[in-house]
Amino acid sequence: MESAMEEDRTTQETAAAAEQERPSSSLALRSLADYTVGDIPTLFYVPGFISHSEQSQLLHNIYQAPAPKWKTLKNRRLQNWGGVVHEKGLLPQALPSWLTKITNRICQWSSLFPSAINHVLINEYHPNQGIMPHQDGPAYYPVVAIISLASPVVIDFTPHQRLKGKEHTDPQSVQSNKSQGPTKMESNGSDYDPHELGVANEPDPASSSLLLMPCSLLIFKDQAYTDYLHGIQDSELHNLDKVTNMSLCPKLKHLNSEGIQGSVDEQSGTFCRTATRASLTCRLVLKVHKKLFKI
Ligand SMILES: O=C(O)CCC(=O)C(=O)O
Ligand SMILES: [Fe+2]
Repeated sequence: MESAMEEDRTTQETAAAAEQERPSSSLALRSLADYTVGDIPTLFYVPGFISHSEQSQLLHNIYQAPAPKWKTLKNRRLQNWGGVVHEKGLLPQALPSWLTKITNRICQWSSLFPSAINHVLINEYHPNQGIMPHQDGPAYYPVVAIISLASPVVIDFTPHQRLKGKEHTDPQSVQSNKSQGPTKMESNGSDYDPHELGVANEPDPASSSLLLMPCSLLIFKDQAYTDYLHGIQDSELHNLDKVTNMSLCPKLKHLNSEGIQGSVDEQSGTFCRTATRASLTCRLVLKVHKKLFKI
């Protein structure tokens, strides 16, 4: 771990620090390709995609939502915006302007979405909560944009070649007409068994983790979307050993002076989460239903 922290003290760090501070409008000057991280070519990390005041506004709006807007799951709670996602498409509901302000910027800047993002899932995680390794469902266009708010967290990408051909769906947002309950994967929850998914005891050369700092944007698409599971461990301690974007997270060393809660233990190479994190998972459902039911 020490060496990872050493590596972090590079000129890249200075550039990253400037990056963190620059107004997000200057993102227009750089393209998505400048933000690839790690060995997975379709994984992008953009620090400081939104400003601190935009983060505050988002958090304000999230916590202004009426209590019934929250759906509580075993390991997190969530708000669903944009309508109900079914396996066969979206029963749409317009996104509020406080969300389209961000989703339109993601679309315009990345040029990765063929039409406007129409669905946002807001997840909230306490420090001991996470999301089990999963693949997002087939209803979505295979580009995911995630804005992180309030607390750093480590997200893990694990290859799942052997899952190909097996059924797996986004556990929290795809509802089937047959079952409104949790999917098989979700019911595993934190008891997720890698043996069952066929990824245990395999050399894992391409598995990769990213530290997601508040105000950052993560984008994953194509191969990173289809060939990897992504998940966040439901533990207060997150291991930084496999994190491939440490040099893009200079604030990690000055968390408290940056107003970010949590602490790094350089000896053990861990980040200790102490604050609640929220995230916006922004996606596009291409098939949109105009009517709820045919009579
Ligand atoms: O909170 C995150 O960063 C991940 C959320 C996620 O994977 C999802 O909503 O499908
Ligand atoms: Fe996901």
